[in-house]
Amino acid sequence: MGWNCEACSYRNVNDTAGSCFICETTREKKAKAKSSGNVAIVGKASSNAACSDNAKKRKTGSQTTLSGNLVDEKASAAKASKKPRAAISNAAKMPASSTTTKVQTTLSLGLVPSGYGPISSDSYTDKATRCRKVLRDVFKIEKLRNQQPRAVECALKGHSQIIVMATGGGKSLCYQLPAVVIGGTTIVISPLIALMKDQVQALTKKGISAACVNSSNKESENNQILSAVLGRNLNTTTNTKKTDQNARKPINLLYVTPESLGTSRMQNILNELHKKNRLAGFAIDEAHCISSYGHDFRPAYRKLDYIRNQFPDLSVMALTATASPAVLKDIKKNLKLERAPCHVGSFDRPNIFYKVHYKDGLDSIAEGGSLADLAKFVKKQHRRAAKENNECSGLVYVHKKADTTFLAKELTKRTQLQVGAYNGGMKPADRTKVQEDWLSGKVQCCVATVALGMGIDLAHVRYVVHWSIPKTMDGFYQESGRAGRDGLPAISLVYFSRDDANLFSFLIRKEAEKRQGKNGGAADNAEATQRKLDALECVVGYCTTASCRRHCVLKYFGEKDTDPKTICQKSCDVCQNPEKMEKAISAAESMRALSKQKQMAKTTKEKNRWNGQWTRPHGDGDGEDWDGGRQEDWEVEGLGITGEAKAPKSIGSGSFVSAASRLDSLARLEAKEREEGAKEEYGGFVKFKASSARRDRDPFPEHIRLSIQSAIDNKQKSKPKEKEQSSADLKASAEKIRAELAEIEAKKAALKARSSSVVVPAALPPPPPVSFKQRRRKP
Ligand SMILES: Nc1ncnc2c1ncn2[C@@H]1O[C@H](COP(=O)(O)OP(=O)(O)OP(=O)(O)O)[C@@H](O)[C@H]1O
Repeated sequence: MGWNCEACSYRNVNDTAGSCFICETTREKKAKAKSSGNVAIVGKASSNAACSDNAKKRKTGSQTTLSGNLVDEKASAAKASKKPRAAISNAAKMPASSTTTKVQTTLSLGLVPSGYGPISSDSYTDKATRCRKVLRDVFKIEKLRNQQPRAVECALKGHSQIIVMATGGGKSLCYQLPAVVIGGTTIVISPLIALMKDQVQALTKKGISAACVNSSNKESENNQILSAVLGRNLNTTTNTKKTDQNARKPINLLYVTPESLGTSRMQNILNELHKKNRLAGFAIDEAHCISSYGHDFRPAYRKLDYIRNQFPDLSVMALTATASPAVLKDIKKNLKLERAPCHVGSFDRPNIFYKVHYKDGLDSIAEGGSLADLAKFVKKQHRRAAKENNECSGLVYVHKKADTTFLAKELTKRTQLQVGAYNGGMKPADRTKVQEDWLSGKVQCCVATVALGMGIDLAHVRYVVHWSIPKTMDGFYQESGRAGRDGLPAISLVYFSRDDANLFSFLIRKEAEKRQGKNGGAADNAEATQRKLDALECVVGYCTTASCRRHCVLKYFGEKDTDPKTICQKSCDVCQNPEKMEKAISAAESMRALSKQKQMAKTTKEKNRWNGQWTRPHGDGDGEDWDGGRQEDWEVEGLGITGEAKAPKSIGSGSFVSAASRLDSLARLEAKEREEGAKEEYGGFVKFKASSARRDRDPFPEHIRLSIQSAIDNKQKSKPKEKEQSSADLKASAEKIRAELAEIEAKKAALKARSSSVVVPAALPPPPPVSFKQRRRKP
């Protein structure tokens, strides 16, 4: 056990003598510098050999490629010669250590430079050669994809850049691979602790030394990590032995939150590292958090311009999957990266099938409503995956914390699958358990709030459901992007309800009102509110427009030139069957109009009742059986966000026929569709045969709509609901009644028999009447 010094190739094994760690000191038995071109040679001792080697290559004009691209070797060589990296002079002299065997293995391959070593001053050609080897031997990946080759090339040359790649595209590798090849310590700024931990775990498994400093660690743990980064003991506690042991681990990638990067302690550490020429650069993951136009704006991200000001000579890599043109502009401006190369890949996720189901329609037409539809969908995905022998996990996003537990219970009951609930309000231990169970496959489906999302990298998520609409397209793309990361087909399904949209719009305005009261800034506030409302409107548009969903997503992210016909290839519900979806949307709108009528009537009735303005005799039961919708709906309606609830005008009883016939025809169509066994690949909505009402035309004229509510009332009043019984049930209850009658008859007969056998004694004659006068006379 011990540490290889990357500079002199000496193996530091249990050696307390004043010798190489790392690297200055001379040794008696100095190992020969490794001369193989395949082996990483980093640092002072090796740099001469490497340099002469490189010089030779330069003379012969050799060029190298990372993925078939010609590389500007001259430029990088010139840069290297202009700025030779000094070898580490003040490396901490630390005793030998023990560490994990995996790290040892990777180190001994000579691929991963020690975090204590200085940053590689090799030529680009050498770095690129080593890069290919690291990719294959450490990351076990054969080929770079998407924007990766360009991004890695740029990073190896030490240039700052912005990388915008689709969810699951492989952004992490863009900074991890160069970090390993270049050596020193790369600082990765990441927004979520869970995400950092996942990444650190994955890197450690590969034998790469990584760690994260965050508030969930104990102070001593953070100290040990930072000691390891600096190569000197930062701990003030007396337990130095243990500390020293931990501090020996060299750290190649250090994950920090933007908040912790802002502390003066961390800034001092960065300055010290930089002075020692061991600070390789910065990677800002989920860079869209910088922009208030983005869906996950985080104020601490705004302060990252500090990096650019403090370390202008170091490269910065900003990475995100969800950068609309506005967000991208904001990132560039904030990080002063206007002139940096920007590698933007396509946002398209061709293996994700996009579809929308309409809650309003489902709740009115389908048996069991939208909840039953969801259960059916979930069950179907798992059944299909089992048939195809594929692994399958699913995610269902909800907005309210309480909904996670409710929906998880319902789905467990209805699907007999293991369904977990995850939300930010749970205890950290419970949350971790659910997440781990879901990642390990113990839990097949997880109902979660957006607290579970960004950066979750589970390969076989086959479906992502949004039970209520997402509030922004960026959020939608980020969350639905958890699906199909293994490249196999996956589904994104959104359950749309106009009420959800109205509720969110109401909440946005309400929040704006609150902010207004607190800190004036009226113009900013109004602008931010309008932006949020616009973002919501984009999602509503995605759901309610019968045009290619994939094209809608891509257009939002600025890919305007895509042709829906060629890009989608029928991989969204609209492109698969446009006519059907048009009708589904219009039917959902109609059904909602109907249920609004019910609600309005009830609202009016409630108002009238409380005003003491009874329009009908008390307790006539009219409309009492309407559920009145959810609490939120009432709030929204009451505050007039979606328009004042107006009292219905007189409702003609003749409208009953038209309303009932519409409902019946919808039900008939659905039944017919079921009968025909229209088995679609991705399920779907009812196949309506009704006349093709245009989307923009309201299929219910105002007078009919107003009369429908009364018609439904009358129907319900005239036909009290009876529970349908099967013939077997009826037979059983008849038998029971017969048996009871026989029993009663038997009892009656027994009583009769007993009464005839009993001799009733003759009644005693009544006593003679007593005169009150006589009684008084008695002494
Ligand atoms: N070139 C590649 N070849 C094969 N697999 C790759 C390649 N690059 C990355 N991957 C794998 O793809 C998966 C997704 O990568 P990663 O987590 O970096 O995506 P991401 O772009 O950060 O996604 P998100 O923004 O959604 O978090 C990982 O499991 C990773 O190992």
